[in-house]
Amino acid sequence: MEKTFSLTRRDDGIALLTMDVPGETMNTLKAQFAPEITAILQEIKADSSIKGLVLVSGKPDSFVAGADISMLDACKTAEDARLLSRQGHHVFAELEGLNIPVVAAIHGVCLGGGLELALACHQRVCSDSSKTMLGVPEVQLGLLPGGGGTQRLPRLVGIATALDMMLTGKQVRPKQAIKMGLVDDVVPQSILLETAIKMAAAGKKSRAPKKTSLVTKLLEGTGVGRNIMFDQAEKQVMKKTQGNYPAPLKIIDCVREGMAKGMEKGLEVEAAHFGALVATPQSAALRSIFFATTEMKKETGAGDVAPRAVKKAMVLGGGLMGGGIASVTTTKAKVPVRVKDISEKGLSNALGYAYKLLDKGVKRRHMTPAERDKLMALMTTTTDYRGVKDADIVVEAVFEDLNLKHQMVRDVERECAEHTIFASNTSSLPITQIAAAAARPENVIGLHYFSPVEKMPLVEVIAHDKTSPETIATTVAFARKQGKTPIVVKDCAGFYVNRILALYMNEAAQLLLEGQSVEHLDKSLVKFGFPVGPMTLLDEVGIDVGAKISPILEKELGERFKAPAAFDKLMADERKGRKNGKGFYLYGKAAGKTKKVDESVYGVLGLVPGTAKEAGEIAERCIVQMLNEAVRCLEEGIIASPRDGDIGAIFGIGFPPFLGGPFRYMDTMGAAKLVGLLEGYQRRFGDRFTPAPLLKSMAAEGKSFY
Ligand SMILES: C[C@@H](O)CC(=O)SCCNC(=O)CCNC(=O)[C@H](O)C(C)(C)COP(=O)(O)OP(=O)(O)OC[C@H]1O[C@@H](n2cnc3c(N)ncnc32)[C@H](O)[C@@H]1OP(=O)(O)O
Repeated sequence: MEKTFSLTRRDDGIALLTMDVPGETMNTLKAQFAPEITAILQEIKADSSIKGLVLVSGKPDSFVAGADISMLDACKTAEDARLLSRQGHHVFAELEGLNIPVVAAIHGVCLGGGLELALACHQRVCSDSSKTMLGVPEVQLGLLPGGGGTQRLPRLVGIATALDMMLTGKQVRPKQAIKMGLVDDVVPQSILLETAIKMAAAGKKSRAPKKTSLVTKLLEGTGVGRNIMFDQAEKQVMKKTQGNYPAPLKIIDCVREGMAKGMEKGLEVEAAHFGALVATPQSAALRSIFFATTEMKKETGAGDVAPRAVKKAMVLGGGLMGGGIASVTTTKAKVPVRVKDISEKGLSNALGYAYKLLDKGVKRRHMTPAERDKLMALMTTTTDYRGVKDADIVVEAVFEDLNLKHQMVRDVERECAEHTIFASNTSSLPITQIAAAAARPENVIGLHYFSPVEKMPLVEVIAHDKTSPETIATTVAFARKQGKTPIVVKDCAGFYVNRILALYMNEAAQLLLEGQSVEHLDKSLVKFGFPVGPMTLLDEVGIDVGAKISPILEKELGERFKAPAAFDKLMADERKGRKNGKGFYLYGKAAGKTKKVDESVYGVLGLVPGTAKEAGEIAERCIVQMLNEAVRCLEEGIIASPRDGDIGAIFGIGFPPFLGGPFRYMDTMGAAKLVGLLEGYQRRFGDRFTPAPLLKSMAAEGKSFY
């Protein structure tokens, strides 16, 4: 088997240990490396000519991306995974126990077990490259740092900083890393190796104690103080996760035990918790999301058709969506973008949106003011079509008005190049209808973003029958450069995400009209695992947007999409939600500092909240609607696979990731059980709960989606 590690001796006595996993894009830690690395460490121990050791990666722009997640997926039992963790502990202890200085030279991603490997070295130096990121993202996989991270990290950077990193899984940049004491130096990549060699040659540095405030000393330096911290951390975790994710609490327990009973005990607890977490359904679901999104990164959306380069873009409409689309085009894709709006106000909104985003980066010291201004210069504005002849793609983000979109299509075909793609950010109009005005329909496609654009990772790419494969591939590649996860969906009203969301929201509306309070509805779905409840979501998206989309969906897809008539009263009362400060909740001064329901909404709807139903029933009624419609979308080919349906729901509307998405959740529940629930509700509430035919046949045949 090809070697992963190679040891190079230098005349000055400093040896280089290079890690380069053969045939892989990135280094990952695998159990099969243990004998090889153990043998090398023995060789180093036995060679008195070696005075110091520098650990480097053989990959061009990454250090180590963590333990091999496929290896974790292959663990059959919790004990298998616990033993993997203990194996890592022993190897890292061997490295840390070398009596010569060991320095990690880090360039590129250094994550999970990769950072734990670096923590077992005596010192760390990293490059100042934007490609260099350090973190312990295990919690995002439903796991915890199982290579000693829960013990070494708090002892290096302090308990509070370590918990923040481990509980969020966030990655830190070099400047942050040196500030928190995670690395000992940050240098340009060109002198990274020589710096590491000098550090190794200079001998082991006893780490100067981290300068901390009196409060930190009291909290972290005493048992009482630490327990206050841990208890507070647990409360925050429960508030955020509603108890749906076991990993964060286990992380806190590892640190608590290790700090109270010593590192060895802490490592034992870490391995036991790590093993148990690998075996949880939550981690299996989260790992499946990693595999799915990694697989999707390689897909063009149009087979082997190569995308065209997008060297210049244009956005029509400088509103909330247009501003966000233009912002991610400059800040993420780094593509020049020209924003057109009918008013200077719209243009200044787009510019302000981008500037605000970029300035956050300056304030967080992620970029310099000069870098901000350079990116801002990529965005230009116009109230006409000057300067767009060379636009490769035009994204329209104007009102949901078909005639207006037809006008945009004609304008773009007149003013831009023959190859220019017309991408519509419509959230509901069939692309076929928009393309009807096109002389070049092959260039027309849907590119549906979710609000807020800079935060929501999903985009739906909607091809109509005449959309060319090159247009699809180019649009998918453009969205990916914007940092998006695109799913290609078939053209129909509401596409996929808004279609499954609509029935979920309608059921919540029905429950409201049955007398469930706004806050009880929202709390019930947050408890289920959504980031926000349906009423809050409607306020955020806009009650007027929902009112606009519903009749389109009802007309195109059928009676089950009919929104409750009482909701027309909300529009009559000009309740649009957050956007005009009048919705289900209070906004501005009326709200004060807490989130309060606008009780007047009950009067508008002519109802008085009654006896609260069980949160579980509320969630179930809304969820089964979403699940059933997701199956219909699969059956009609709106989504290409259960995988796309899962990723679309998780990244588009925050479907609980720990459930793996609608299709994985249905597999866990079983099609037969879901059919039973739907038929029960159908008997109680009518045909809107009629099970999808595919679901019924799967139930009858005992089939699953994966
Ligand atoms: C011991 C414990 O502490 C347990 C752990 O360490 S758990 C693992 C912790 N690490 C992570 O969660 C990182 C997961 N990886 C990523 O987030 C991303 O891959 C990246 C940010 C490292 C790089 O992203 P990107 O530049 O977009 O590249 P890809 O995602 O396409 O990845 C390139 C290839 O590397 C493979 N890969 C990356 N990380 C892992 C991993 N931890 N395990 C297995 N494979 C990994 C990825 O699958 C790609 O492989 P391909 O063959 O090129 O498709």
